[in-house]
This record gives sequence, structure tokens and C-alpha cells, in this order.
Amino acid sequence: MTVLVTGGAGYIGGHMALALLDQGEEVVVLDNLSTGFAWAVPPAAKLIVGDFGDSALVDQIFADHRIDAIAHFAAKIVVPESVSDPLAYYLNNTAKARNLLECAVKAGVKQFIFSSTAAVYGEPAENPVFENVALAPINPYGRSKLMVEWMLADVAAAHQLRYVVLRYFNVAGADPAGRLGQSSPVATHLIKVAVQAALGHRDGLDVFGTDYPTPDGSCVRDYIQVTDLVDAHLLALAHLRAGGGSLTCNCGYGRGLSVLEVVEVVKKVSGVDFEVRLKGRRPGDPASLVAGADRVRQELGWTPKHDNLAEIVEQALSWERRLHNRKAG
Ligand SMILES: NC(=O)c1ccc[n+]([C@@H]2O[C@H](COP(=O)([O-])OP(=O)(O)OC[C@H]3O[C@@H](n4cnc5c(N)ncnc54)[C@H](O)[C@@H]3O)[C@@H](O)[C@H]2O)c1
Ligand SMILES: O=c1ccn([C@@H]2O[C@H](COP(=O)(O)OP(=O)(O)O[C@H]3O[C@H](CO)[C@H](O)[C@H](O)[C@H]3O)[C@@H](O)[C@H]2O)c(=O)[nH]1
Repeated sequence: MTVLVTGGAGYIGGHMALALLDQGEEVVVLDNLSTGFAWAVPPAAKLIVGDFGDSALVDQIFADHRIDAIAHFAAKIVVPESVSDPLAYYLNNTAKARNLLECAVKAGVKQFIFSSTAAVYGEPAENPVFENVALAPINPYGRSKLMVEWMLADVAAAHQLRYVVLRYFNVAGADPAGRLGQSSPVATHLIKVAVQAALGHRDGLDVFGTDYPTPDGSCVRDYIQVTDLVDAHLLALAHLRAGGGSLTCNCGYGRGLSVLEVVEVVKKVSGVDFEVRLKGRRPGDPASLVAGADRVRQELGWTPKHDNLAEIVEQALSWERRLHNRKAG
């Protein structure tokens, strides 16, 4: 059987495509290359360049391939951009997901893994935050994803489709074998920005907000290494294929690190004391988000292998060097 990976030319979907191929699966990647790269798709996967909201195209993919599961990564993912252009997020992340689900139901695809986000929690009253708290996203990005979670629950109740929703916290690092990493042309994620600053590819780093109600005033996040996260998807796929029921799990390590702590680790691992500018808050940022991560361990048997920020930063540094040389070469 074949797995359809939407967004498989992007950061996390690309690592998923690699991992699926590593375990001998057939992989079809559907990606419009809006933020992804054709070169990031492993050659053994079939890349179809197109939009996952294009129902005629998706129907054709289901007709041409024996797809038993969809891993849906494709989305717009930048929180501040969702604040300035919410309709683009509701179209790409929500409305098009509805079309994809309709095609899946029509084609009888019964297994669906969805990339959700810690942003569905908004500003949780307590951290770590567990899956069963009331959901109150504070930005359009989080709301655009939460609506897909709701659609999935309704579709699963009405049809034979079962799902695993994985709510990722902050994803970072790269394939330990060095085959792939985060490649987005305009970096906005903290660790990637910090690594670029350390390598002199950008002029220092701005810290967005130092007056949050956190120990050092900067935002606290739970950084999860990308292949650990992909392992949770492989386990989710096995769970669904074994007939397991629909499930929603946080994906994080259950450990919070502040922006200033992350910056210190990047400086230490790189050995570069790059410029850090303390700035005002960025729109849409919650103060703290740390995963209550028991369920993914208990229900899916997940055990992380790379829960170490220095290792994650080292991977990000070495990928960024490779990416830079590739561009220069
Ligand atoms: N990176 C994180 O820290 C993080 C955290 C939580 C959740 N997520 C979720 O993980 C998923 C993957 O994120 P990523 O970091 O790999 O982002 P990414 O931008 O690297 O990958 C997204 C991919 O989707 C493709 N895409 C976007 N819209 C499309 C469309 N309409 N049709 C076809 N392809 C389309 C892009 O070209 C890109 O290759 C997203 O759903 C995101 O919301 C990411
Ligand atoms: O140059 C930078 C970049 C980021 N930050 C700060 O670092 C923290 C982390 O920011 P990121 O942009 O790396 O990540 P976010 O927490 O905003 O969002 C990420 O994780 C979320 C879930 O927690 C979402 O899922 C989203 O897709 C994903 O981008 C935030 O406080 C942000 O303000 C800086 O101070 N300077």
C-alpha cells in the first residue's frame, strides 16, 4: 500500500517521506512547492506538483495509486503571517482540508494523520498542557488548524475514516544522517534564525518580547526534534493500520525552554557570540507552551531518541552549513 504525504516537499513532510521509504513503504508526495522544494523529496518517492485542495487532481491520485493512508502536512505555518492575512490561512489550512477529506471519503481511504499544533491551546492556564483542556487558540493559524480537528471528528463519526491528530509543539533539528533539514527560504523559526545568525548568514537575532510572565521574561516553548516527531507518525500509522481508534496526541518532550535559553545554547554549541537585540512582543505569541506528553507515549508507545537541545542545535547547524554551501555551489 501507498501513503499519500501532502506537504512532503516541506520540512517535516520531507522527513516523513524519508522515514516511510526507510521502512519500505511506497510514497506519493503531493506538494505545490509554495514553501517546499522538489529536491527535498527523496527520489524514491513519487512527487506530484499540485494543490491538495484541487479535488480533481486528488481524485486522480486516489484512482492511480493504492493509497491506504494520508499524512496531511501541507499548510501555511507562520503565526504572525496568519494574523496579517487570516483568509489565506482559512483557505489553505481549513477550506482545502475539507476538500481533501471529501476526496478521501469518496475514495474510501480510511486512515488519516493530521499535523495539528500546540497553537490550538492558545494561552493555556497551566503548563504542561494536556489534550483534554478547553481549546482556545489566540491566532488565526491555531484556529485554522483546530477547525480541521473538528472536521476530522465529525467525518470519523459519519464515515469509516479513522484519524490520529498530532499536535506538534516546536519542531527543530534535522535528519541525524544529514539527508534533510529545514530549508524554508525565509526563516522565521527561532532555532533556524539563531543558527543562521551564528553562521553569519544574517545580522544577529531579535528576541520578541522580554516582559512575558515567564522566569526570564522571554517566551517558553517545548522543542521537539524532527525525526522523533516523525517516529510518532510512523507509530500512528501502525496504530491505524492495526485497527486502532481515532486519537489526538501532543508531541513534545514536556520540557519548556525560554527564547533566551535557546539563544545561549546556540551560542555555546556554535562557539559564536552573535548579536542579540531585545525587542517588543511579536503578534500572536503565547507566553508559554509546554506539552503534557504522556498520551503519545502510552497510546502509541513513543520513546524519543533526541531529547537534547545541544544535539538538536548541532543538527540544525550542520544542515544550515550544507544548505548554504549548496546555494553557494
Ligand atoms: N514547524 C513547526 O514547528 C510546526 C509546529 C506545529 C505544527 N506544524 C505543522 O506541520 C506541518 C508541516 O510544517 P513544516 O514546518 O514542514 O512546513 P513547510 O512549510 O516546510 O512545509 C509545508 C509544505 O506544504 C506545502 N503546501 C502548502 N500549501 C499547499 C497546498 N495548498 N497544496 C500542496 N502543498 C502545499 C508547501 O509547499 C510545503 O512543502 C504543517 O501542517 C504545520 O502546520 C509545524
Ligand atoms: O527571530 C526570532 C524568532 C522567534 N522568536 C521567538 O521564539 C519563540 C518561538 O517562535 P517560533 O517562530 O520558532 O515558533 P512559534 O512558537 O511561533 O510557532 C511554532 O510552533 C507553534 C506551536 O507551538 C506552531 O505550530 C507553529 O507552526 C510553529 O511555527 C516565540 O516566542 C518567538 O517570538 C524570537 O524571539 N526571535
